[in-house]
Amino acid sequence: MGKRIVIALGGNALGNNLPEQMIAVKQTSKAIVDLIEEGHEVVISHGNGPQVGMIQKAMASLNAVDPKQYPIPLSVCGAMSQGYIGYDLQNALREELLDRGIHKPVSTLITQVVVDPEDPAFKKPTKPIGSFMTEEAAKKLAAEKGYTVMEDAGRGWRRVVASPRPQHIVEIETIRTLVDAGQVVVAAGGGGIPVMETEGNHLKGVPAVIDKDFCSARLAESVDADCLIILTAVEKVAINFGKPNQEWLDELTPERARQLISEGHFAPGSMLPKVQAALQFAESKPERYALITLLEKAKDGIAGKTGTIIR
Ligand SMILES: Nc1ncnc2c1ncn2[C@@H]1O[C@H](COP(=O)(O)OP(=O)(O)O)[C@@H](O)[C@H]1O
Ligand SMILES: NC(=O)OP(=O)(O)O
Repeated sequence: MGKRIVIALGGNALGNNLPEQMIAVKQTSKAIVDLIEEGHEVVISHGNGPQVGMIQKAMASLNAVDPKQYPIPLSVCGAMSQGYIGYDLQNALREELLDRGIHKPVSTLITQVVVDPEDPAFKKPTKPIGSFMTEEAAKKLAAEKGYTVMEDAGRGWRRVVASPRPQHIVEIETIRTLVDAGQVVVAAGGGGIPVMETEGNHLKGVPAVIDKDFCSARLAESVDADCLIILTAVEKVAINFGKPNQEWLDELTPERARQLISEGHFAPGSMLPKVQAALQFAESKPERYALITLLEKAKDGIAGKTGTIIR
């Protein structure tokens, strides 16, 4: 029977730049349409770390050329990243659906997510954005621009920004209406545009980037999904990752996941938020489960043939 699935797309589903994204979304759409073809309802979310960093850099350089230009806030860069990624994704999905004779409307929803202005994350930036740099280049950038920079899970240095937890998806009723109507919707891209509630009804953009895995868990709970699939660059979650005694995991109970988290098996900023998000969703109702696997293995994963299941 068809399930309602929230699919969270990682960096490898989108590539790191414009030409890479155009190619990557074609493969991504095939994996997603495989699930639609099997009768599942899907809501798609995605990351935006490289893209929001690229957009912010471009906007800052505009400002450097013409100081009269009003500086573009990071929240607006987040909105631009949703539009730009959604544009490519919805077109690739539309084409793949039509090629297989499936008539289903596809849209991207600009999605805002309320965060707590008192979230401790504002005092300690942890979310890597933009491209990788050498340590030397990163420290130079930090000194010039006042940015915080950090080594990102053994892959190089990047700028880091605040990443508050998502509290509430503002456009959730629209997302539910679209999925209930059998439509395909790309929503909460880049973890959503972080906003805070102010006096009256005004929502104010916040300079931050929400983690897309945490937001996807919140989205999956809010649309009452059966399953959250986090698609990334590894087929399974491992313990002792990258060490000679590395062991791939097929299934994790919440208790075991918590134990492995406390033992430090999952790198912060890469696998840790995925396991935490999967755990949050799997624990939200007994029948719900989360799956972490490779993009190309989504169909096998949902059939129970691969990936790491958290339930
Ligand atoms: N314990 C672990 N098991 C599997 N992969 C891990 C683990 N710890 C860190 N990783 C790394 O985390 C990566 C996924 O994180 P990341 O690349 O940030 O995700 P995203 O797909 O959302 O862009 C994997 O490709 C792998 O290199
Ligand atoms: N917003 C976000 O989590 O992006 P990445 O998955 O690209 O880091």
